[in-house]
Amino acid sequence: MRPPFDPTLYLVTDTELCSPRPVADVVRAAVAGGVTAVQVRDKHASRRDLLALTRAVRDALADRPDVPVVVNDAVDVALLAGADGVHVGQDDLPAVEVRALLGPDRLLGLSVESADDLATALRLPPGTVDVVGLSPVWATPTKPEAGPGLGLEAVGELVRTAHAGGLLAVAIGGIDAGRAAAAAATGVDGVCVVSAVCAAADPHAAAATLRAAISPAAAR
Ligand SMILES: Cc1ncc(COP(=O)(O)OP(=O)(O)O)c(N)n1
Ligand SMILES: Cc1nc(C(=O)O)sc1CCOP(=O)(O)O
Ligand SMILES: [Mg+2]
Repeated sequence: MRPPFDPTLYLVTDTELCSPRPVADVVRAAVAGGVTAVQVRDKHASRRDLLALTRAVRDALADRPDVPVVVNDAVDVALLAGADGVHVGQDDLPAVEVRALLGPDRLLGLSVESADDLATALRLPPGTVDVVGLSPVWATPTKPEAGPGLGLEAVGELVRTAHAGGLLAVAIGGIDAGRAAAAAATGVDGVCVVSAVCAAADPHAAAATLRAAISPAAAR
C-alpha cells in the first residue's frame, strides 16, 4: 500500500538556495510552517551525497511520518534511504521501469510538460504513476531550461484530464506567495515550490504564508 500523500504544499529542495543553512533545517522549519510533502532535489550532488542528504531530511522529519519524503530522479537512492517515493521527468528512467524497481508500496511522480506527455502517462499500466507534476506553470529562474510557462488555463485543462484518468496533479514552476492562490485555483491537488521557501530568510513563515494563500480556511 502507498503511504498517504497530501501534496497541498509540496516543497522541492535546492541545496544552494538553502545554503548556508542545512537543507534538513530548512525542511524542518518549512514543515512546521505548513509544508505537507517534501522532494529532495540536488542536481549537483553525487549519488552518495544525495543518499546522505535524503537520510538527513528523513531524520529531521522522524517525528512527522505524515509528511512523505520523495527523491528526485534517483530510484536507487530512494530505495536505500527508505524514502516514500521518487519523482522522475520525461528524460529520466521510464516510469514503468522505475515502478518495477520501487514496488507497489512507494509513490511515483512523473513530470508532464504537455497534453501529449499526459496522454502517454494515462496509457501506462494502472498504478504505475500516482501524481503528475505539471511543469512549468510559469518560467522560473530556478530552472531556466524548463522554458516558457504553460499558463493557468492550460494547467487547468491538464488537471481535469489527469483527474479523469485517476491521477493526482501538482503544479510547479514560478509559484510564490503572490501566485500560489491562482495556481491552486486551477484545481491542482497541490502546489510545488523551490525558491519561495528555500531562498526565504524565514522558511517557516514563508511556508505559512503559502499555506494561507492556498487554503485560507485550513490555515486559520
Ligand atoms: C513535482 C515535480 N514536478 C516536476 C518536476 C520536474 O522534474 P524533471 O522534469 O525530472 O526535472 P528535474 O527536477 O529532474 O530537474 C519535479 N522535480 N517535481
Ligand atoms: C524543479 C523544477 N522543475 C520544473 C519544471 O518545469 O520541470 S520548474 C522547477 C523549479 C521550480 O522552482 P521555483 O519554485 O523556484 O520556481
Ligand atoms: Mg528529473
